[in-house]
This record gives sequence, C-alpha cells and structure tokens, in this order.
Amino acid sequence: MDKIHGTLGLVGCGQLGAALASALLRAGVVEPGRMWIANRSGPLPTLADYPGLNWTREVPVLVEECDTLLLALPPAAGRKLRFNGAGRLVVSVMAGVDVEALNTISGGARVVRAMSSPAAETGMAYSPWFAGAGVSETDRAVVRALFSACGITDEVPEESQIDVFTAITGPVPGFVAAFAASVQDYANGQGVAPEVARRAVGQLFHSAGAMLATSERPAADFVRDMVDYAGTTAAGLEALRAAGLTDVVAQGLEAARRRCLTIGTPEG
Ligand SMILES: NC(=O)C1=CN([C@@H]2O[C@H](COP(=O)(O)OP(=O)(O)OC[C@H]3O[C@@H](n4cnc5c(N)ncnc54)[C@H](OP(=O)(O)O)[C@@H]3O)[C@@H](O)[C@H]2O)C=CC1
Ligand SMILES: O=C(O)[C@@H]1CCC=N1
Repeated sequence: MDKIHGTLGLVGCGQLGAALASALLRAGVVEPGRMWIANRSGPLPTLADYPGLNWTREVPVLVEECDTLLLALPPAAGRKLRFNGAGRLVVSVMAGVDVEALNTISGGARVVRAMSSPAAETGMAYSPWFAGAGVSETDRAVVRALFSACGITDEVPEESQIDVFTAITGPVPGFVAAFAASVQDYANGQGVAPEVARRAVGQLFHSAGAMLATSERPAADFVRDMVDYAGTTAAGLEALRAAGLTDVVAQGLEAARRRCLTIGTPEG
C-alpha cells in the first residue's frame, strides 16, 4: 500500500470520516503522528489504538499543520467552512459540495471532489474522484494512495459523475438494503421466521455481492444466464421486468442524484 509522506488532516470524524481514518491508519498510508483530526467533540475511543494521532477542535490548527486535507463534514457544515488552503491539496467526500464551492471554502487550494462510503472501514468502498484545476500528478498519487486503502478507486473525467456515484455507491448498504428488506418482507409473508429470513437474505447478498465484485461480467449477463436457463428464477425475472423494475430503480437513483444538486448549496 502506497504511503503518503506529508501530513494529513481529516475534518469530520463521523460515520464516513471515522471509517476513512480507520482504513488509512490500519493500512499505514499515513503515520498516526502525521495525521490530524478536527471535530468538535474530541478524540474518538474507536481510534484510541493510535496514540500518536493529533486531535484538535480548531480547523485552522489542522490547516496550518497539514499538506493534505480530507473534508468529511456534513454538507451544511462543510459549505460554510472557510480557510486559506493555498499550497495545499483539499480532498472532499461531502455530498453535493462541488468544485466551485470547494474553491470558495479552501481559498486557493488544489481541490479534488470525491465520494466514498463507510465500507471504507473494511476496505470495501468504491471511491471515485474528480480533480479540479491545478491538481498535479503528485496530488493524484496522494489521492490514489488514500482511497486505495479504502477499497477501489477511479478518477472520473466529469465532475457530474460524482453526483451519480454519490447516489449509487455512497450509501452502503444503501439502496441494496432497500431491496434486501423487500426480499425479507416477502419471506416473512410466506411464514419464514424473521431471524431466519434475516440470516438467509444476508447470506444471499453476501454471496451475490462477492460473485458480482469478483467477476468481469456485467450483472446483466448473470440475469440473461438465468432467463436462458428457463427455470423458476426466469419466471420471477420476467415478472420483475414486466413490472418495470429497471425504471423504478432508476427513479430512486435519479431522485438521490438530483438531491446532490441542492444539498450542498446555501438553500440546502
Ligand atoms: N454516512 C455515509 O454513508 C456517507 C456520508 N458521506 C458524506 O460524508 C460527509 C460526512 O457524513 P457523515 O460522516 O455521515 O456525517 P456524521 O454526522 O456522521 O459526522 C459528521 C462529522 O463532522 C463533525 N462536524 C460536524 N460539524 C463540524 C464542524 N463545524 N467542525 C468540525 N467538525 C464538525 C462531527 O463531529 P462533532 O460533532 O464532534 O464535530 C462528525 O465527526 C457528508 O458530507 C456526507 O454527505 C458520503 C458518503 C456516505
Ligand atoms: O445519504 C447521504 O446523504 C450520504 C451521502 C451519500 C451516502 N450517504
């Protein structure tokens, strides 16, 4: 795992920030003594295994000490932040806070707008990122090192794709949990005990996720295989297609993507 050799400052250490911090420290991407975390409530017990970690309640202190800043605040708090980030790399995982807003927040920094997820905790996040103007190849290597410790990462060519991935891969278990709940509800409706349904559906998504994550094949190929097999599953898949599953899923994801366009603005 590539290390970063400068100092790293994380602003916000909640659901996502704490997962990122755990991933980065556990992977040794940054030495604890070269990492700062700023929040308002002080050190997290879950990071007590890293005594060298620096904590502050003052964002300006962190900005002064750190070459690279990682912003993991709620959009409503993050968009109000202001600091002189000249000469620094600022990476944000805040939903809906765009590059233009990041430039305003960080006054002269080189900015990267990214997305990740709490699955970073187990190294299973998907972290896309978009580089703003002036981001160097050295900066890109830092961003790749950070997000490679959290899972899979890609630089995307258009900033608008960060909104798409905020909708799709930001929430974990996210929309997949909604589908899993529907499957559990169906099982319960068929007389299966809730705890049994929970275990069974958890194993289903665990196994299906592993298959999809380790295959080069698109998910549609797996669907076609089952339809071509013409067994019991084919009947169910045909019923889902006829009921408009694809359109329903697209409607949900589009609603989340469109919320990205407002959540980071002053109107929120
Ligand atoms: N949760 C998720 O699944 C995902 C979240 N995100 C994005 O990550 C960002 C953080 O979300 P999430 O971790 O869920 O939020 P949380 O509410 O769980 O955590 C927010 C963190 O920010 C700190 N904080 C809040 N206000 C300030 C402030 N003014 N100054 C310093 N620290 C502050 C909080 O700690 P304290 O109160 O101690 O200051 C806390 O550590 C958001 O922009 C969100 O869109 C992206 C993908 C997934
Ligand atoms: O739901 C949210 O706002 C955050 C951002 C993406 C996932 N969770």
